[in-house]
Amino acid sequence: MEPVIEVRGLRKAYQDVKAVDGVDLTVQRGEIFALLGPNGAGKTTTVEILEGYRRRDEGEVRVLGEDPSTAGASWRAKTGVVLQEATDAGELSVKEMVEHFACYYPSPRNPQAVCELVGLTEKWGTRISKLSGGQRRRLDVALGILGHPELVFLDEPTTGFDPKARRQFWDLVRMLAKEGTTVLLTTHYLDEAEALADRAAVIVRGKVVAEGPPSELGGRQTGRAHVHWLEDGADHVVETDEPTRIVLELAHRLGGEVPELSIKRPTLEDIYLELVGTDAETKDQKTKEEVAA
Ligand SMILES: Nc1ncnc2c1ncn2[C@@H]1O[C@H](COP(=O)(O)OP(=O)(O)OP(=O)(O)O)[C@@H](O)[C@H]1O
Repeated sequence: MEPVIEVRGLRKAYQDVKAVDGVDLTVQRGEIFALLGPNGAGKTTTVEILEGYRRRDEGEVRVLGEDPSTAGASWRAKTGVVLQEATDAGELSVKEMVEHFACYYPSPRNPQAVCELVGLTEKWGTRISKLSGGQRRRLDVALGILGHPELVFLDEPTTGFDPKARRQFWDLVRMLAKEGTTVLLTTHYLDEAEALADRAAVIVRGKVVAEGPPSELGGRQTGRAHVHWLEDGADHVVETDEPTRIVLELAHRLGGEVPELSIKRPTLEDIYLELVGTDAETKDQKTKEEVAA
């Protein structure tokens, strides 16, 4: 089966800033794929090229079997987009906005059902200008999935969501994926990537530096484990490739239960920070200032 997204050698520069510098990506149907990376890494530029909103300089791009830069209205109707910026405030109510947008699609979801999915039922008659930031973001998500898209682009979708709304949103994304919708998600929340993504790619300065299931990213699964325990009233920690052997030895030596035993592998955040390096943000800021100058 043809992948839903296939990208080879993608490049895009703004003046002398190489925003995307040779990206390869493949996303299969029904996958939730997360793009991770620091501010200015090139995620939004990549996603906008895939959405057909931005022209590339070089590279092969196929999305739902077509080149987004030339694809027409029927292709667009198969994609759903939730952009970073919230929907413009207006005098329209949620109902009016969602019903209005539904008219653009050949087979839209039921507007009221979509509002229920994103937790906006109580705001059905409320003017958009009166919604909170998080509620407005939910409206963005509602509009993004309204057209029953085969592929949804979610660019930092849960920014401004309270913890409960995030969990509800995660359930919604899982439901979409279960229905066969492919999801390309950019997020700065590593727990979100870990909870949702089948696979993730980390982009740093326009290049993919790691790719794989979040549990395996950057060699996480095979990363050295920290075994911690309490012995003779003191904390002990060893870093090891063989935690099972250490635990067996400890159990034998201590004659049974090992007090306060824990085994920790590197978290996704540990791996991510290692991959992006501590100077990524500083360098990015410099790049932006240079462009402005
Ligand atoms: N329209 C533009 N004109 C000039 N430079 C741009 C433009 N859009 C983005 N850039 C630059 O391209 C680089 C990549 O930006 P991009 O928005 O793709 O990053 P990002 O990974 O999405 O960042 P964030 O996490 O902050 O959203 C940055 O250095 C940015 O300053």
